[in-house]
Amino acid sequence: MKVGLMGGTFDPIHIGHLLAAQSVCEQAELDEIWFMPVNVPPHKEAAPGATAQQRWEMANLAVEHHPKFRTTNIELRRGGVSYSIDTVTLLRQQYPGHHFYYIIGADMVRYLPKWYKIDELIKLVTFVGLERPGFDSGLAELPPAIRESLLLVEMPQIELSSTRIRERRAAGQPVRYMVPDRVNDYIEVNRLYES
Ligand SMILES: Nc1ncnc2c1ncn2[C@@H]1O[C@H](COP(=O)(O)OP(=O)(O)OP(=O)(O)O)[C@@H](O)[C@H]1O
Ligand SMILES: O=C(O)c1ccc[n+]([C@@H]2O[C@H](COP(=O)([O-])O)[C@@H](O)[C@H]2O)c1
Repeated sequence: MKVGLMGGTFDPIHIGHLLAAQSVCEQAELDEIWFMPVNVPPHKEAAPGATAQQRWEMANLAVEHHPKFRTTNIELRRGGVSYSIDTVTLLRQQYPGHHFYYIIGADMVRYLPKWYKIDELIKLVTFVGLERPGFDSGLAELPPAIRESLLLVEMPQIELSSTRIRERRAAGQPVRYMVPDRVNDYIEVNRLYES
């Protein structure tokens, strides 16, 4: 079984994440994509937003009708900082027959050398980088071992981030169509990201 891991803060999950996952699923011919909300992200400040439970519930609402999309709370359950090497090591023990693909956005590719124990990690997963046409994702500067283990996939560009969604909510602007309908309803009912 070929499984794509889509890790992220998902605060909230949005259509950029879903379209990225769909593009990878098709082009890399994966069987499933597992959306995996982080507990504490390793390399970025946690923004004041939804709780871990709310991020988890929104991720579940976003994938519920897709035949190949799943969620895993492996990082939320483990607690602490969510280093990918720890997660992937555990997943490989639990699912010895699976091959894991770790999906990262175009903006993340250049930072791969800074990931914790990256030399070990590239032996355990295939990284899939989303290409952004006309955007220098820093491929040329990557160490050869990382560059050679990276699969590149194209996707229709969606200029959207969770930060942008939180900002719009704080300014009283709608986020409908930037997130799946059920996630939009959840955000409104729980009054998330209001100033
Ligand atoms: N619009 C997008 N198109 C493609 N990939 C994306 C997009 N937004 C985020 N990603 C990728 O999805 C993964 C998870 O991202 P994350 O949850 O941090 O979302 P984000 O929108 O970048 O959040 P924030 O604005 O809070 O930093 C990362 O690999 C990121 O590069
Ligand atoms: O393990 C690491 O060193 C590492 C460094 C940066 C990011 N990651 C993972 O990459 C995913 C996307 O990260 P982020 O910061 O965009 O939410 C998330 O699942 C992180 O745990 C992992």
